[in-house]
Amino acid sequence: MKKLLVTFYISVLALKDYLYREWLLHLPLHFIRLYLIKKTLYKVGKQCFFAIGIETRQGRNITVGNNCVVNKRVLLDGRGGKIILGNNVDIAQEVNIWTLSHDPHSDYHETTGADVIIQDYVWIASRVTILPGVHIGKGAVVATGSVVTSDVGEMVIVAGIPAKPIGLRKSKLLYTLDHRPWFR
Ligand SMILES: CC(=O)SCCNC(=O)CCNC(=O)[C@H](O)C(C)(C)COP(=O)(O)OP(=O)(O)OC[C@H]1O[C@@H](n2cnc3c(N)ncnc32)[C@H](O)[C@@H]1OP(=O)(O)O
Ligand SMILES: O=C(O)C1=N[C@H](C(=O)O)CCC1
Repeated sequence: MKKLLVTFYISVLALKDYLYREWLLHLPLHFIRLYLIKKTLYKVGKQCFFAIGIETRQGRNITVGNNCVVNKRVLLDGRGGKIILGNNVDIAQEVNIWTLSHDPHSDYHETTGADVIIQDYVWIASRVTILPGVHIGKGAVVATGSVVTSDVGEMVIVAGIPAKPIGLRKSKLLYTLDHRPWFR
């Protein structure tokens, strides 16, 4: 009987998670998504935008600063450590940010985890993957399709797999992101 109750409880939690991720975070009204995301994450700053279909894991490890844009189908995985986004961070579509991994050499497929820190004015272009433990410095840019395996310095533009510097960003970073469309 006890086993049955535990199974039932786990199923209810899984259903709740599914409804949240696959239905509620796909609602076209941003204010509803923002309300739910604010309840899930540790902290969300002012004037942020979360597009349709983002996925968060262990949201209490995730902090988002002011004026951030998190685009469609972005995954923020807080299971292995903290994810900290500064202010004016722009994350394009289908970016995956991981704090959890496995030790490939472990006999028991053990997990490893580390924080990911992304500082102010970083722009992460579409379909980038960021691995656990990476710190990305203020104003840096990660080009589309890159896999970021190590730290990125301030104002450095990186690209490729693994991401390597391809240049320096010349912008004076005078902008404030305020991108909050209704249906996106
Ligand atoms: C408004 C929006 O929706 S934004 C989100 C959607 N758009 C995107 O995701 C596209 C974003 N754009 C990128 O990612 C671009 O790669 C940028 C803007 C980062 C390129 O930055 P730039 O400094 O202009 O780089 P530039 O084009 O001069 O290329 C420099 C070198 O890096 C290489 N490079 C540029 N981008 C990439 C990339 N994504 N992957 C691998 N190599 C790259 C170039 O081939 C070039 O190599 P070469 O010197 O051997 O010829
Ligand atoms: O219209 C869009 O799409 C935008 N995408 C940016 C991005 O993905 O970096 C943010 C601002 C507008």
